[in-house]
Amino acid sequence: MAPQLTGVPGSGAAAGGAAAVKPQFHHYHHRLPPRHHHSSPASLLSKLAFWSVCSLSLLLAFLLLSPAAPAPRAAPESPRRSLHASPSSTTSWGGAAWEKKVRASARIRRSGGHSVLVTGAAGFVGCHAAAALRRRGDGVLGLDNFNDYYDTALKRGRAALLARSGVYVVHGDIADAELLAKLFDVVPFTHVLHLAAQAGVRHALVDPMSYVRANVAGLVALLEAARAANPQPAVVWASSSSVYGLNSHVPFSEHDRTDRPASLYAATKKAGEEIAHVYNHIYGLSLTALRFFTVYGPWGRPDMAYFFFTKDILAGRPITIYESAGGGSHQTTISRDFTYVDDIVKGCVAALDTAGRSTGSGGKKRGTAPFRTYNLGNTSPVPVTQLVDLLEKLLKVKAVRKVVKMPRNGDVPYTHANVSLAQRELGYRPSTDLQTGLKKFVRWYLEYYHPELAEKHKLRTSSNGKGSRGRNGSSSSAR
Ligand SMILES: O=C(O)[C@H]1O[C@H](OP(=O)(O)OP(=O)(O)OC[C@H]2O[C@@H](n3ccc(=O)[nH]c3=O)[C@H](O)[C@@H]2O)[C@H](O)[C@@H](O)[C@@H]1O
Repeated sequence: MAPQLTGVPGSGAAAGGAAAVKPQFHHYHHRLPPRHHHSSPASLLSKLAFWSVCSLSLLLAFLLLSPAAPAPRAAPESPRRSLHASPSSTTSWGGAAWEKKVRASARIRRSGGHSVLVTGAAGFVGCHAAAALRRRGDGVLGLDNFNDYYDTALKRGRAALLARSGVYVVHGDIADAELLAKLFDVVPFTHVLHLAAQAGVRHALVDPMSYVRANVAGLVALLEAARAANPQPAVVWASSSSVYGLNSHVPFSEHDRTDRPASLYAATKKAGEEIAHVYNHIYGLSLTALRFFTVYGPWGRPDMAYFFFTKDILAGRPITIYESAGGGSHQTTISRDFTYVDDIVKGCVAALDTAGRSTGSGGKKRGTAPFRTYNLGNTSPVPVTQLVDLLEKLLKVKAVRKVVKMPRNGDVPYTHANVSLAQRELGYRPSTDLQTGLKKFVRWYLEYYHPELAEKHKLRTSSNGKGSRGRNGSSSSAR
C-alpha cells in the first residue's frame, strides 16, 4: 500500500460532531406551534416538560445512533493517534516522554555537527544514511510511515538497527503537517535529508495516485514545514535518474533535457524538482536535489530487480529479463548505471555538508539561497544480463531466464551518469563496482533470509564478530 495522508482526529472533527447536534435541537425547538400563548400556566408547564423530554430523547437517540462519533481532540501534550498506511494502522506521538526521545536522538555529538531530520529513515537509502550520519556524531531523527509497499518487517528491521545506534524513527507521515510542525518546534534542525517517497518505476502503472500523494503532495507538505520553521533548515532530497526519461545524450548530464519522462514515477520526481525551485525562489530555502542511479546493496528494496532476481534464482523460479525493442540508434541491451548504496550515502553526506544556509525566517526570504542538482551514479552502465551472470556466480545457482521484449511499463532502456559536477562540488567519487557491491548484497541477503545457505556459501562474516545473526538476530550491520 502507498503512503497515505494522515487523518488526525482533531478539534475540527469534534466541533463538527457537536455542531451537527446543536442545529437539529434548535430547528426542532423553533418548530413548536405558537398555540401555547393562549394556554394556562399549568398546561404551559406540562407542555414545556413534554417537549423538553421529546427533545432530550431525540438528542440522546441521535448521539447513540450516529456512526463513529469523532473522538475529542487530545490535549496538546498528551499522546496523539494518527492513521497511516502502516501494518498497525495507528501510532502515537506527542507527550513529554516522546519529546525527550526526539530531542535525545537529534542531539549533536560533535563540534560543528548537524542536526538532521531524515525522512524515509526506515527505507533503504534512509537507513544507511541515518546510520552514517549518526556514526560521525550528527544528531539524527528519523521519520517514516512504514507503509506496506513492500515487506514491512524489513522496514522494522532497519528501524531496529537504527534504534540500537541511538537513532529514533518517528512513526509518522510527511503529509501530517501537525506532526511536522511539532518536530520542527521541538528540534531546530539544521538540515533535512528528505528520502521518503513512493519509489519504483513499474508500480506507477498499478497505483498512480500513491506517487502523486507521496512525491508531490508529501514533498509540498515537507517543504511547507521547512519554510515555516525557525531556523529554516537546508533541504537535500532524492530525485531520480528517471527524470532523464527519453534523453539519448549519454552520459546523462545535469544540463540534459528532463522534459520527456517515460513513467509517472519520473514525472512526479521531475515535478518535485520544479516544486523545490518554487520554495527556493519564494522562501529562500536551500535546496539540493540528488538524482540517484539504480541504488543497490544490503538492506535493499525487494521491489528492485537485483533483489527479486536473487530471491527467484534461489527458489528456482524463472526470471524475466527485458530486452529493448530498440534498433537504430538505440541499444538493444538494457543497461543500468547500478550504484552501490555506500557511494550514494557519501554523496548525500557531502551534499548536506556543502549545502549553504536557507535565508528565510518567519516564512519570508531574506536573500538568495543555494539551489543545486547533482547526479549520483556509478558512471559505468552494466547490462541487466550481466547483472544476472554475476548473481548466478555469487549464488552458485543457474537462473532460469525468460527474455522478453521490454513492455511499455515506464522503464527506459539505459542509464549512465555523468558525475563530474558532483565530483567537482561535492568531492563525490563512486568506488564500488557492481561485482564487489553485489557480493556484499548477496552476503547480507543470505545471512538475513537463509542463514543456512550463508554457511554453505562461506560468505558468513561472523568469524570477525561483525556478522549478522539473520532476520531475527541482533548483530546485523547497516553497511
Ligand atoms: O535510478 C533510478 O532513478 C531508479 O532506479 C530504480 O529503477 P530501475 O533502474 O528501473 O531499477 P529496477 O526496477 O531494479 O530495474 C533494473 C533493470 O532491470 C530490468 N528489469 C526489471 C524487472 C524485470 O522483471 N526484468 C528486468 O529486466 C529493468 O528494465 C531495468 O533495466 C528504482 O526502482 C527507482 O526507484 C529509482 O528511482
